[in-house]
Amino acid sequence: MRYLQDLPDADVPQSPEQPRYHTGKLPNSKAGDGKPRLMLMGQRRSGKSSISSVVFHKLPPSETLYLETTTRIKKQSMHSFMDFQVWDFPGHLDYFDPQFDVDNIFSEIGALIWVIDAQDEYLEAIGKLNETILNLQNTFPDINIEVFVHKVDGLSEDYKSDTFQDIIQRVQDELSDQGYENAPVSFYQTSIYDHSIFEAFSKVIQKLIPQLPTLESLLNSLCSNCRIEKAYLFDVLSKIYIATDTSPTDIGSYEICSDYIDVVVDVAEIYGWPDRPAQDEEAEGQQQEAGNNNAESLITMERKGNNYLYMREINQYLALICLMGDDSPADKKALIDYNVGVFEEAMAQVFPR
Ligand SMILES: Nc1nc2c(ncn2[C@@H]2O[C@H](COP(=O)(O)OP(=O)(O)OP(=O)(O)O)[C@@H](O)[C@H]2O)c(=O)[nH]1
Repeated sequence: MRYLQDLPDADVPQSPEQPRYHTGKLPNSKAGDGKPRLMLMGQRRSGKSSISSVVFHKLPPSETLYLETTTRIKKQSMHSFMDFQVWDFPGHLDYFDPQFDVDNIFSEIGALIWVIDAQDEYLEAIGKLNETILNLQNTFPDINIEVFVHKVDGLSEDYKSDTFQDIIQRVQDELSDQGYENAPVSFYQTSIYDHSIFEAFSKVIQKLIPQLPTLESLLNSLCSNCRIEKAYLFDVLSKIYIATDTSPTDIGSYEICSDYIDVVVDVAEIYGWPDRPAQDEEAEGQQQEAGNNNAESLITMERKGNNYLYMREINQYLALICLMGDDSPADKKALIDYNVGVFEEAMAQVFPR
């Protein structure tokens, strides 16, 4: 049983199988600070600091050109629906040097993200990656290894997929030559110049959420009850989606939803009410709508191409966005509102805090 936020009453999905989610050690183990870590590793100039600045600090991608080389491990805490840390490692570091406390670095790990620059010579990077995987294999066999084949924006479609396949093949071949079959390694094509980096991070983070199967089945039933084509549960600040229904995902629908969040956040910044007073602080008799001081809800429905788009904030961190086809006219909104309300209640049970 794994809990992310010290939630004593968190519902753990009933499953006869052991969960697939693994973090090396319990994210909330008392040995550390309880926050799962995402470790960004890879060669120098592969793009690690750019990735963390663009995804977590909203730095415009073109400004990453001016980022300086990282000289020591940069640790940043992210406070969102799930608190986690991002550790940005300098490219030149030898993690297995005896002067490093390897146990301390890797014990609380959530995922090891290895960034490979696809526009550069990558053989050395693959060698280093495999060395790291083999080193960790004995002590921390359950670590999720996520390989970002990065900077694919500069490559032609054909070259991009050839490079991607080549990297996968080489990593797997080298590992099996060393006797390590079926290593837990996942590969993603990423670039900070499009949405692919957010999609990849979404998939990495989802593996750290023990309640994911519950969330997916809630979203599935919401979709089938309201004839929704695709539903995403987004972390609004980072624009990472923490769950979606189990129908196939395509980057296009992710892009629409992500752009839509930008619009909503921009509008909320202008017209929102950031410091709503608690209800009891309100002057007696003042007939002002105060909300619940917890989350502001926003409901919109709009035509985008052939689709309706529906968004509602579920709590201060999460928003639900649904994409619907033409056969979901706006007059069905009451039905959707009702079902989303039920979904919200279920969410409150899954994440009581
Ligand atoms: N074309 C392209 N360039 C990128 C991308 N991501 C990062 N870069 C560029 O790659 C260069 C190096 O990026 P950094 O983030 O400093 O690399 P790093 O891995 O942190 O480097 P060290 O700190 O030396 O370990 C910068 O000039 C970035 O603008 C990408 O997706 N596409």
